Parts: sequence; C-alpha cells; structure tokens
Amino acid sequence: MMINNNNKVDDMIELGSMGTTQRANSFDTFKGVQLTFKNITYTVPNKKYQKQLQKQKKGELEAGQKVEKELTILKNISGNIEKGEFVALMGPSGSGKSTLLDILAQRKSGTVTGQLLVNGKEIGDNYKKICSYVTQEDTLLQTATVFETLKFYADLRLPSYYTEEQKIARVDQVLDDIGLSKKRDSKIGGVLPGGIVLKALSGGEKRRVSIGCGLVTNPSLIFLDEPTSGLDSVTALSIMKTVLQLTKRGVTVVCSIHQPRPEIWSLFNKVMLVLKGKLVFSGTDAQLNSYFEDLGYPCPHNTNPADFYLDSAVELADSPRYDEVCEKWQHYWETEGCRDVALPELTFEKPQSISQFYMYNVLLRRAARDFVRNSGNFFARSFTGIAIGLLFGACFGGLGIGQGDIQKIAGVIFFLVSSLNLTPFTAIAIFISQRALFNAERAAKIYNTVPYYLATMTMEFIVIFTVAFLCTGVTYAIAHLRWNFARFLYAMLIYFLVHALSDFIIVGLSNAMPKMDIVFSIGSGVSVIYQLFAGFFVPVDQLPKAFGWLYRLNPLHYSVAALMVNEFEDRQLECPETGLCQFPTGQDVLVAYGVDGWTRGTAFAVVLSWTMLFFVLSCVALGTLNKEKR
Ligand SMILES: Nc1ncnc2c1ncn2[C@@H]1O[C@H](COP(=O)(O)OP(=O)(O)OP(=O)(O)O)[C@@H](O)[C@H]1O
Repeated sequence: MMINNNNKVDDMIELGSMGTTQRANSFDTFKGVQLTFKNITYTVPNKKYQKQLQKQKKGELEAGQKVEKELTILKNISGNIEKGEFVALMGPSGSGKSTLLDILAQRKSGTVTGQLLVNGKEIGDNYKKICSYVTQEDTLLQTATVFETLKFYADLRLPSYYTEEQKIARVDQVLDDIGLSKKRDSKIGGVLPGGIVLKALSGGEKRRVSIGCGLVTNPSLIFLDEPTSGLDSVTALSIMKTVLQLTKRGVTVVCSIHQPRPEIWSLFNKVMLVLKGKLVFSGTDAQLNSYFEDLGYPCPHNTNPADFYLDSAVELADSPRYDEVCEKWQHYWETEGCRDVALPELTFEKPQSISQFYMYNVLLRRAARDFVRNSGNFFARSFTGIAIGLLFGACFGGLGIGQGDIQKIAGVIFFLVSSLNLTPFTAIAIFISQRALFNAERAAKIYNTVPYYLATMTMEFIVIFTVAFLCTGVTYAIAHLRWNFARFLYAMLIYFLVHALSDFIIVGLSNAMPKMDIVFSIGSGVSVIYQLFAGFFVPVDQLPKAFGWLYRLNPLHYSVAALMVNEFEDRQLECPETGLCQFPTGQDVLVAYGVDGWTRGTAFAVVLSWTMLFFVLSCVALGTLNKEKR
C-alpha cells in the first residue's frame, strides 16, 4: 500500500477545464466516497528482540511468550465504510484502534500491507485529497485567531486556482459549520512558551477549530482520533452533533472512541470493534447487540451500551473463544461482508505542486504575526543585551593601548563572545513549542521542512542581529575598543555570526532531542567546553596534547581569533617609559594568545563556514531526527 508523503496541492476531482469560479464551486460541492480496506496487516520491528533472546537463553521468559523479530500490531483487517456513514471505531485500550485509524488515513510509515480502495480503486497519492485527519491533541498556534488558523490551512491546502476571496469565503463557511462564527477574531490562546497566559478559547472551542482545520478542503472522508477525549459530556455531545451534520451531507466520518455516553453512542450508524489487532465486528448498534447476545453477553437494560460492549470485549479478548470469533468474522467478510462498489470511480486532475517559495511566504507571514504577538523573549533578550553591554562598558570603560589594557581588551572580547553564546538558551522553550506545532502540521502534510525552517529562521535572524548589535555596540561605545568603521563593522559581523551559530546549535538540539532538560544539559556542556577551549583561559598552543586538538572543532576559538586579530593586528602599543615592555606591538599579543597565524579574511571565512554548517545541521535535525510519537 502506498503511504503518501509528498506535498502536492489539492487540485480537486473532476474539474476539467472549468473557469476559476466554477472550479472552486465544484470543489465545494464534491462529496461522497465508499472506502474498502482489505487484509490490512501492520508490523513494526521488535525493539526488545535482543533482550528477549537473552532472556530466552537464560530460561527467564514467561510461559507461552514468543520471541519475534517483528511485532504484528494489526492482523489481516478488512472492512467496508459507506458514503455518509458515521463510524465508531471501538476496542479496549491497546487493541489497535489508533493504529487502524492512522493506516486508514495513510499516516503510518512502516510495513503496511493490504489494500485501501476508494470506490473500488486504489487512488495512490490522490487519497490525501479526499480525506483529512483530526488528531486527539489540539496543537494550534496560541497567538493566531480562529480565522487566521483556518486561513493558514486554506492558503496551503486549497487548490491554487482559488482566489483570496474564495479562500476567505471557504473559511467563513467552515466557521459556520463548526459553530464558531462569533469567535472568528478570538485568539486560540493558552500558555505561551515562556509562561505568559493568553486568554483562551475553551477546550471544546479548540477542538472545533482542530476539526475545522480538517474541513477546509471539504474532504469526503474525515478521521477523528478520540474527538471527545478531555471534554465534558455536554461539550462532547455538542461536537459530535456538529460532526453528524457533516455526514448528512454525504461526508464519511470515522472516529476512534473509548466509552461514549449513550446520547453520543446513538449518533453512530456503524460500529467497528477491534480486539487484539483484529477486526471482530462491523455493523449497526442493533447488530452489535445481537452479536454479543449470541456470544452470551446480553446487554442489560439501563446500562450504557458502549460500557457494556467494551467490558464484554475485554472479557472476550482473554477468553479461549477469541480465535474462533476472529475466524468467524473473517469467514463472514470473505463470504458476504465485502460490499459491491456502488459509487463511480473517481478521476483526478493532474496535480500541481505548491512552490516552496509560496509555502515560505505563507509560513513567514504567520511567523511574523506570532513574533509580534509574543515578543516577550525578543525584548528580554534585547534588554539583557543592552544591560550586558552597559556592565561590560562600566567594568572595562575607557580602554587605551597600554600594557595594562591588553588583558582587559582580550577579556572584553572573550566575555562578549561567551554571552552571545549563552543568550540563545533563553529561547529553548520557544524552539521546543515550535517543534510540537511543526510535528503536528508536518503529519498533516501541509508544507515541507525547508520552507518552514527558513521562515522561522528569518524571524530568528531579526532577534540574533538585534541582540548582537545592541550588546556589542554599547560595549564598543563605552569601552573604546579599536574604533574605525571598517573594524567596527567587521567586529559586528563576527559577533552576529557567533550569536547566530550559537542559536543554531540550540535550535538544532531542540529539534533533535526529545526533552527540554536534555537540550539544556547537552547545550550547556557544549558551551562550557567551547568556552574553555576558546583560547582565552589557556592559549591554544599550551593546551594538553591529548585533547588540546579539540580547539580545532571550536567555532568560538575562531571567533575569538578573528576579533583579536581585528583588534591587535598592525598596531603599535604603548610601553612604560622605564622597565620591560612585554607587548610592544599587537603582533606580540597575537603570538602570546596563539592566534598570530590568522588574517581577518580567513578567520571570517572559517566562522562563516561554522555558522552555515550549524544552520544546515539544525534544519537536517528538524527534518530527520525529530520524530512524532505515533
Ligand atoms: N511502533 C510501535 N512499536 C511497538 N508497539 C506499537 C507500535 N505502535 C503501536 N504499538 C502497540 O500496538 C498496540 C495498539 O496500539 P494503538 O495505539 O493502536 O491502540 P489503541 O487501541 O488506540 O489504544 P488506546 O485506546 O489506549 O489509545 C499497543 O499495544 C501499542 O503499544
């Protein structure tokens, strides 16, 4: 079975060569598919295989436990879902509901075998054009309004022939469908990264927005992963009634669900029961009732049917009759369960690709809005930069070129580099929170990694540049470091690069590591090592032979070298009138710090190369190392 991983625009079905308005309207009115899945099997590598083998050798395995290289999560599952059906996917915890839902929505990578047929045919990459998936968690951008959130999806998912007005009209239609027209301009809200609490929509309203994101493309098939979880019963019922309205228009909706209250249960017109990775029933509520009755589990009066069936299913899964029940269902499916195709085969227009530049533009607009609305971190970093600059200026103010000033000048340079290396730590919470949103949106396949990364980094560049400029500019003005425009500009560029490469290291770690505390631990460890081996505390030619070479892998060393050369090259220093003069020229200082082999040009090129390397690595980490949990 094809798992769809590309990001082509949703050019829609049967639109032929119509004009723009007609095409958009046709897109709006298209509805209705019949989904058939046949012999779906899903396996994953058994991560505990080696451990279990060892246990087996030692005879420590539990009785009956098998050791297998691969775990089969779903076994040979088949079923039909008709146009306009509202399907409850039920089963005890761990039975495989979410896995089946993910596979039906083509969101699972890994080894999936079997067939997924739409109106009787495999439709490959076109599948994602007709379906949408709503996750259990509402991962939304807190600073965006409800309208902006849906418009973002409209911009990235609606066909490119949609005009701006048509996109807005579509979003307004969805707002109406989900009952949030009155909240159009309310912010999503919640706890912003950094701790500020923004007045929020309620949990139910957020869930409606998540569902709305899935409705923007007017899908024929909607998959909802436990849409009522975490909601109170009144809100849950109201949301499910909203979803029911969609099925009245011919949309097929499949929900994984735990134990719905009776009012919600009665809304479904089909139940599919998954037990230990196998489908054992698919049919109406009344059929489920007689199915359990036949198995010896009659549903008592005044009992929540969903609770009763689930309890009975748990019992059944552990009973010796489980295999027999599975075989019975399989036999039923093979003989009479598989329905004839009742709907015509779908045809699709040749897909057009959304350009990376268009994605970048949409993402940049959103990132800029978010930046303006949650600018606390930017201002905190900027004020800290100014404060550090003022303090450095006060401590090292009015430097000259006497022998006593040399150590101080090297000190200012080193501490400026160190502080710019440390300030990105303040934004770890923001980077981690951005990653969570990226993961949710990447799973929905609405954009690619590179345009997303470039858009967020464009905003990050503004922060990096401002902080570097404020911190070093104030210090330079008060401390009187070597001043002429070319040297000041050079120093600014190096400080900017130091700040940028340090930022990219932290962004990269935040993208690659599973948890914030690990990012802190590794990041601070790297910073300490970088600062130790920068060549300030111990000149690089005096480092221990065994690990002294580490300085070569240290971008801070090259930055310090560039700034020292910028400060001391071609410079005559003042000597005392009497006594020894240790450093008559700047070149003597450079020799003492072991950085005399550098020119400004080569040092700049090396620092720039490190910065670019970390920029690329952090993007690679976002695209490859950063994995969603499911
Ligand atoms: N990638 C994987 N590696 C190992 N085990 C997995 C993997 N994916 C799923 N499983 C296992 O497969 C089983 C089914 O998981 P799934 O999440 O589909 O169950 P579920 O019925 O949705 O459960 P719940 O209602 O608790 O969410 C679980 O035992 C889960 O641990």
